[in-house]
Amino acid sequence: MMTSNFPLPRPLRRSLSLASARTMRIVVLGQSAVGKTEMIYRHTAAMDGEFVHFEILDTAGQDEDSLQIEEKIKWGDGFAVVYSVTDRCSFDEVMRLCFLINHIHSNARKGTGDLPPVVIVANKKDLQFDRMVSTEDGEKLAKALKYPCYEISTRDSYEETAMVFNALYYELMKQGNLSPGSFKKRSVSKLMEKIPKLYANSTLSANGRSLSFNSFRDYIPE
Ligand SMILES: Nc1nc2c(ncn2[C@@H]2O[C@H](COP(=O)(O)OP(=O)(O)OP(=O)(O)O)[C@@H](O)[C@H]2O)c(=O)[nH]1
Repeated sequence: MMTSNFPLPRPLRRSLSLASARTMRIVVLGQSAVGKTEMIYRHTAAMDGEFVHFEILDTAGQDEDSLQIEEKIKWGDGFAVVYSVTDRCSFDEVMRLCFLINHIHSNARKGTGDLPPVVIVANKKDLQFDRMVSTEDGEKLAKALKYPCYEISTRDSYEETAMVFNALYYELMKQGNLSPGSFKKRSVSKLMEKIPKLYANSTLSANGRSLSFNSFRDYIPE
């Protein structure tokens, strides 16, 4: 089901400890130019009364070889498969990427255990006049694959992007074997050290644009 009003995390309780925060690794996949880079940063949110660090890793469209993509897929706990509503080819690629994720993880887990959570992200919904993939087509595909789908604009809304990550966390929790208390605690991956951490009120000037994070003031630590 296409959904756009997933509940935002509750305001941060000051007593929460960042040191004991859990980490969820998310890999963003999709064809070139669908907007993956716009989703990349480190994000910390208060989820169900506990801090969760999200480490978010991009894949580089067509420029990456299959071994690199496989390594990244193995690394991830959850996956955002992105297409652009203005690009039919990127939509056609979604199914292949979902199968690839499941194939790699079922091999790694030798057929045991749950497959990792995946959400489908229909990006660039602000470009209504250039639209080539309807909301209904997105919903049909998501239903067939049994994954949640979010139609967003990374350009217009940081909150919508954050919802995607939060949804993946809840999907992981739903699998049952990872209660909030037992979630893996990890140090920050080497892979992530190059990725900047964005703080409340900070701005990002990539692509010559500035994004304001004021609305997340209460969720991101000093
Ligand atoms: N209008 C609009 N443009 C967007 C949106 N998201 C990304 N873009 C633009 O789309 C172009 C491609 O975005 P990227 O983030 O570089 O795409 P990518 O998927 O990382 O591409 P590769 O690095 O080639 O894999 C850029 O010019 C972005 O500014 C959006 O939600 N709306």
